[in-house]
Amino acid sequence: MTQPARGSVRFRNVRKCFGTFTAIHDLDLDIETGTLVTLLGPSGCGKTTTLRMLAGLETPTSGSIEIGGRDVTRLPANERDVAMVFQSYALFPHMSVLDNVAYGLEAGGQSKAEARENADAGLTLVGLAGYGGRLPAELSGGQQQRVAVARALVLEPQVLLLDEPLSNLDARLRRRVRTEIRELQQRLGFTAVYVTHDQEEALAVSDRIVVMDSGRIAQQGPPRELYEAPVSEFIADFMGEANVLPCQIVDVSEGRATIEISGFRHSLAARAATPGPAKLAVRANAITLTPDRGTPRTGKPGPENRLPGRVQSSAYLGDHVEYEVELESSTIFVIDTGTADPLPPGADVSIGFRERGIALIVG
Ligand SMILES: Nc1ncnc2c1ncn2[C@@H]1O[C@H](COP(=O)(O)OP(=O)(O)OP(=O)(O)O)[C@@H](O)[C@H]1O
Repeated sequence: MTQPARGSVRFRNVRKCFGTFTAIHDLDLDIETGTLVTLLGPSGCGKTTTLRMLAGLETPTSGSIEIGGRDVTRLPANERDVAMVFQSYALFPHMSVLDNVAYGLEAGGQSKAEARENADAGLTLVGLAGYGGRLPAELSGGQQQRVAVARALVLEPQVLLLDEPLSNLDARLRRRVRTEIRELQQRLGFTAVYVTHDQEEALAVSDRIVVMDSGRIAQQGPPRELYEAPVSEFIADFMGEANVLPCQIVDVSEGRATIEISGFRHSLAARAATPGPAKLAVRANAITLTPDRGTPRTGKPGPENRLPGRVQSSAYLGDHVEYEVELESSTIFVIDTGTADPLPPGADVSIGFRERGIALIVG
């Protein structure tokens, strides 16, 4: 049998109770070496508890955790060979940036000179060469978080743990720092476990996303799979605002399904569908709206694949328009990026679906 690689992570049957409350239910999770895996989910779903158990800051009630093939379940945090980046940066304010990064190295037994040399290399790695002499307060939020990343990386941990590392940064900086973290992770090839409640951030940085719901894994897979093939309404909604419409699967052949909603038919790629009632998850940006300028609805059949609707509200947001559109059986949310003139409330429209961004929920 081959030895598990350095940096691999394995949760087996891990349960965590706080008193009588079970925060994590029998978690099984494998993380491959060199990948960035995101734990994603709404507040209270158990992401931080999972990360803290991996870090050694919480002890599982039962089950086991392995890092690089070694059982670490009962090991204290400082013997686990992991390093953590917190949302608060947690830098020592009275110490220089260089000393902050060197601190863990010295504590780990390196001489002052050696620790400073390695810390200097760490700062260069995160693009902060020359900033070592400053105090943390003399850096921007984004730079401080890069110092925190450097401080963790110089320890050369088997696994880097990141707990909502961007939540103290403003939106623009968040985008930049997340790209930097991902580039660094891919360039150096370390394993990273990243906690966030922001699905866009998860989609942007991850090799795999693990979506959690009430202490359980709701779905895991590559970003695109979760976005394009959600197994439940919860995932469809969580991975990007989706409209969930009841539909009828009327035909299945060669990996495609034909569905019917209020008499309108549409064909889409579908893996494990069988005829019968189902739900269709439709991304807000996968819907096309066409103004229906007084064309009589009766007598002639409407254009293929289109559903009649009426605009309930519209909001112009610069690069796109958001609509609420009333259909026969429900109200849907639509994002239209191509409209020059927003359609006013009350306008009759017909609705179509794009090929991408719609998925059958068969789970
Ligand atoms: N020390 C504790 N004592 C009691 N309950 C706890 C403790 N820590 C966490 N919990 C509970 O366990 C559940 C999971 O918490 P956890 O912090 O892991 O969620 P989370 O997904 O990280 O949420 P958030 O995004 O809000 O940080 C929550 O219901 C929380 O209230």
